Amino acid sequence: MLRLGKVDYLNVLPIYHAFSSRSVPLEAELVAGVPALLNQKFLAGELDITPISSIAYARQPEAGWVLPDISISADGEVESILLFLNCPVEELQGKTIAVTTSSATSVVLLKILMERYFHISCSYQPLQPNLSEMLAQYPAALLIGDDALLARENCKRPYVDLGFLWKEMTGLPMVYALWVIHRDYVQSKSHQIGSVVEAFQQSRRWGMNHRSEVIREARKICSLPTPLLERYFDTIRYDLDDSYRKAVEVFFDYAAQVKALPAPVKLKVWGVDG
Ligand SMILES: C=C(O[C@@H]1C=C(C(=O)O)C=C[C@H]1O)C(=O)O
Repeated sequence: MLRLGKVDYLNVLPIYHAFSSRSVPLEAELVAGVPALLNQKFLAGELDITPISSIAYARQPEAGWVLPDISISADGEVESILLFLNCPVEELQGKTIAVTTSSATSVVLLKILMERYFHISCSYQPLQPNLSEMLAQYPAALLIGDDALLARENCKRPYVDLGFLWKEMTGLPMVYALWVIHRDYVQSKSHQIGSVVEAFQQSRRWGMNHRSEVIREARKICSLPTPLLERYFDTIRYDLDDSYRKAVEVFFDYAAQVKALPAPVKLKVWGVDG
């Protein structure tokens, strides 16, 4: 059976709720985890199709193919990729920033923004995503996903939104995660990929058309207020059209410039690039 990864955050609920409620049929064993775990499991060959951090794809593009027409993105503010601050950003020069161990893309995005937008050079210390512990030891802390949404709601600390800054700097949307198909799955089950692509298109449509059901499900998972969830699900984009594809390739170019990638990378999208 298809081993399908699922990010353990609200951001993919509008896609996966159709599968878990059986509104869109898909024979799969679901494996949920934070992005860093899915990245690792995919590269170890333990997942056939899964969302992974876009930078994790760029680090090993030979591991597989990108699923067409789907990503985890935002065009400007993203609301769940936040740098919480004990001091103004300008005072971070030469300091160490705590970064969540759950992320890969956003850690690189932070480095790009620090070097290219703020012209500040910092060190980065990976830590478990616990805001008060992070800020007790370091002047700033990066959180993503539900950790960031909950921390913003509960801790009331100053923060900057990395999606907003990326848009200020480049004018582009930011693609945080891509769904990828493992090369072993392509070799053995390529005839099944078409139906998985179709299932994801259906589930995405289902999520758009059943927004209140998705919000009800989100309320069961977390304590966030309904208006915040409504806004969040409007903010997160799942596109991977030509403009998003160009945007993620620009992100890879910057990543190479700050030495977070050995060289720039182009996407290899299933059904589009051969
Ligand atoms: C917008 C988000 O997208 C994501 C951010 C990721 C990363 O930083 O590596 C990976 C997967 C997505 O969950 C988020 O988690 O807040």
